[in-house]
Amino acid sequence: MGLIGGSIGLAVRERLGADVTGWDPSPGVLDAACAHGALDRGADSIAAAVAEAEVVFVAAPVGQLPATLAEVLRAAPHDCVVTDVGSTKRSVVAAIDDPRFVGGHPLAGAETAGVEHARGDLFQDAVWYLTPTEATTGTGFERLHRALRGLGARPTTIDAATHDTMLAAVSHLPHVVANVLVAQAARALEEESEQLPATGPSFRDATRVAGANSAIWTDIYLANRDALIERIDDATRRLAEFRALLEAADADGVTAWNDGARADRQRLLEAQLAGGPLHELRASVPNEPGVIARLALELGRAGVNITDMALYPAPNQAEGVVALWIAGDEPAERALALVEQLGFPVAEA
Ligand SMILES: NC(=O)c1ccc[n+]([C@@H]2O[C@H](COP(=O)([O-])OP(=O)(O)OC[C@H]3O[C@@H](n4cnc5c(N)ncnc54)[C@H](O)[C@@H]3O)[C@@H](O)[C@H]2O)c1
Ligand SMILES: O=C(O)C(=O)C[C@]1(C(=O)O)C=C[C@@H](O)C=C1
Repeated sequence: MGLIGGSIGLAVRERLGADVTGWDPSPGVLDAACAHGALDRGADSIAAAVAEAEVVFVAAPVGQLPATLAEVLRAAPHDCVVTDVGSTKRSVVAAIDDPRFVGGHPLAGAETAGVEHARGDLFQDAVWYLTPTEATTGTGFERLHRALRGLGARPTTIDAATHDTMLAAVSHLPHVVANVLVAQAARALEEESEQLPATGPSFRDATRVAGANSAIWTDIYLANRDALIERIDDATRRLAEFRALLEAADADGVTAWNDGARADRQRLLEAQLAGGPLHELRASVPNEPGVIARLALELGRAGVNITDMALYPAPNQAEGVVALWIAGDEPAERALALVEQLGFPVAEA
């Protein structure tokens, strides 16, 4: 029930009208969470907290997730869906093989810690990664997807390894670089001969997350150390390339390097804004474990995001229809082809 657990508590109470029970091992946190409006009540054990739950969010530091999730799954009802919010996904997904579990990670947060900083609108318009596996049930996945949409988030399916590789580049390395930047500037405080640096807006923007909450970041760095080391090596190479341009006083090279960065940033921004008209696709699928996860992962791998989804089981329970809403003409066409390739009859509604 820290920053993220507290923000989920606030959001599900405010937006979904949910009744929320929480648990946290740190003294005083549950009282603070109730006072902040993030909980209806605290429980004195994990088992008591999850006994009647429909959805459980585990928002502990990454290193604590496998053991905490295992304890949750021992006590959670058989038809409950259990997820986590950890910033890295491989270690958790490898450790938990339960049909009720779907790994998750909201791409939203802050450099602060604790329920006192929690906000009910934290997840509005935020990508929320989900990492279902072959073991995940379709009904659990759909319930979680619906709840996250209700929080204003954009659930996006991805496999755990791709997630960790990408997050090393867009979250973990930026935190490392922010730490390096403040360390370099603060050196002046120790060397009396140097003038104290005045920091402008660019420095503040680039270092907002420097020294963010060690209670979670040590675990994040270590859980993703192989991918992060690769990103650090790549960043070091890029710095060396730029250093060489400077040493050679190569003005054209420096301009091209800087223009390249602007073009890269523009492409990244445009990719985030990709949208378009909504298409509803209806696929007939057998009612088997892993089918919905397979569909969602296949589309996720192809870069097609499922804006919304619904399951309609047939009366015989042996099969059903899954409705997928996809934004944009081209992504919807690709989705149709991919679902067909998986062998499921599909048509646009
Ligand atoms: N802060 C962010 O920007 C951000 C964003 C997305 C995901 N996350 C992930 O969310 C999780 C929580 O991060 P946070 O920012 O809320 O940190 P936080 O420090 O604000 O809260 C963590 C909470 O977990 C509790 N805790 C510690 N060990 C526990 C255990 N074994 N079982 C249950 N609870 C335990 C702590 O008492 C604390 O209240 C982490 O896995 C982190 O990687 C963080
Ligand atoms: O906004 C911030 O302060 C964050 O650090 C949030 C941020 C990020 O790097 O974007 C940090 C870790 C999480 O796993 C997800 C989001």
